[in-house]
Amino acid sequence: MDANPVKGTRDMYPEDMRLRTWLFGHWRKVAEQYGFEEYDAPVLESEALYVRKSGEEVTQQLYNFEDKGERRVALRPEMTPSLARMIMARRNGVTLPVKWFSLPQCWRYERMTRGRRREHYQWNMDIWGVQGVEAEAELLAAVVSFFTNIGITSADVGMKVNSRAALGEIMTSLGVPEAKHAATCVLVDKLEKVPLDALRSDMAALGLTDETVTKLLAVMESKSIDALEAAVGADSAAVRELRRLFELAEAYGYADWLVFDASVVRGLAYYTGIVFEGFDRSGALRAICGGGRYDKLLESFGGEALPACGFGFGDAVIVELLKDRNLLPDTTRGTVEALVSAFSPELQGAATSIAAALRQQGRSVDLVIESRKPKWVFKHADRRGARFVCLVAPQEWAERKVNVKDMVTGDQLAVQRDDLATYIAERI
Ligand SMILES: Nc1ccc(Br)nc1
Repeated sequence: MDANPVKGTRDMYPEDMRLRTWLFGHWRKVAEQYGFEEYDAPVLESEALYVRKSGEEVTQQLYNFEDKGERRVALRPEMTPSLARMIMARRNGVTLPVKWFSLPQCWRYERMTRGRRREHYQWNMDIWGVQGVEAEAELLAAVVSFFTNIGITSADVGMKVNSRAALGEIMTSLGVPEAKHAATCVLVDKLEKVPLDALRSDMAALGLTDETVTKLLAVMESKSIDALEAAVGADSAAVRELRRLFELAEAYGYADWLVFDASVVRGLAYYTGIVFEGFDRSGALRAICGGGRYDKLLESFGGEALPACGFGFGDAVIVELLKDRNLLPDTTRGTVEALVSAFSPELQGAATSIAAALRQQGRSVDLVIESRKPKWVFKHADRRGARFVCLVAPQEWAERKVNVKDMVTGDQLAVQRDDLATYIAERI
């Protein structure tokens, strides 16, 4: 039997789970601070949710198969389509605006050429039913709050912001039909990563001439919103939205985190407006998080139009960033509060009653189940990070006392059994 997990997947041992619980805890804390409600959906979805034919990596790397009922299904590569499906399913039953969050595990079947993972956890925050960029401003505020809470500053990380709507205005002026705008953005996003000639067939399929692509790329080099406005024209709705977003950022107090970057398009076909991504200013890492507006996704599922925007925040790059900044929490030990052990087998019952009493008072207790010598017990307390070691020994137990050692202060004394819970509660 191969003891390793399936290729591209990870086992989470206790020390790994402590880091994941820490990260999820910060994500949840911000989501709740911003009044978002948690939702979830099955990891297994109909493959049809992801068939978008826009050349996106996420749809070309589906972890898909046919189940025993001959259904075409897939492990979700992202959460947004599941959310859209849930909104559509309850269309008139949800109160707008919807502000929901989730911490799903998402999957891709990437050829292991680059030894990359095939699953990750991705914090999702979405707002449905708000047309204005106030929604994007609130989402960006949540991302900044998260970074700030874990010790990351705007000197470490920025949020690149752009508008696909501006690109759309330019594509229209260049004669690119609207039906091809999404796929063109996906292609342009790939241009950042692969050489132009590798995408020529995609460009030809979209009817994009070299000249069109060259013009698009030139506009994407605009160094300011004013420069973008010069390219798209003074009455651009997209430019107005960008300016409004930066005004709101000033009001929130996180404008120093934002960087206008006309080259950001993101790789998902369904974005229609503002797009953004978190980046590390040292340039060492891939995008930390990303998101944007996707007003047409519900229509693409056959539902009525409903404005929406959101972001995804994966669990991989952020850990690399925290490592680089020496901001990872110490997760070598857990947080068990007390270790209880019997000095000899005949005192095991007494030790069990001590552990039960402490647990009833809400304490976390690791009860040493087989009788162990004190040397092992104290070493184990150190391994577990236990604050108090409670040893039930014959002499003291004869007076209904328990030997307690505080592993932080070093205090060691015999405490009446009935006072033990209070003794610990006063010091924990
Ligand atoms: N979409 C997606 C899924 C899984 C991983 Br790992 N990365 C991206």
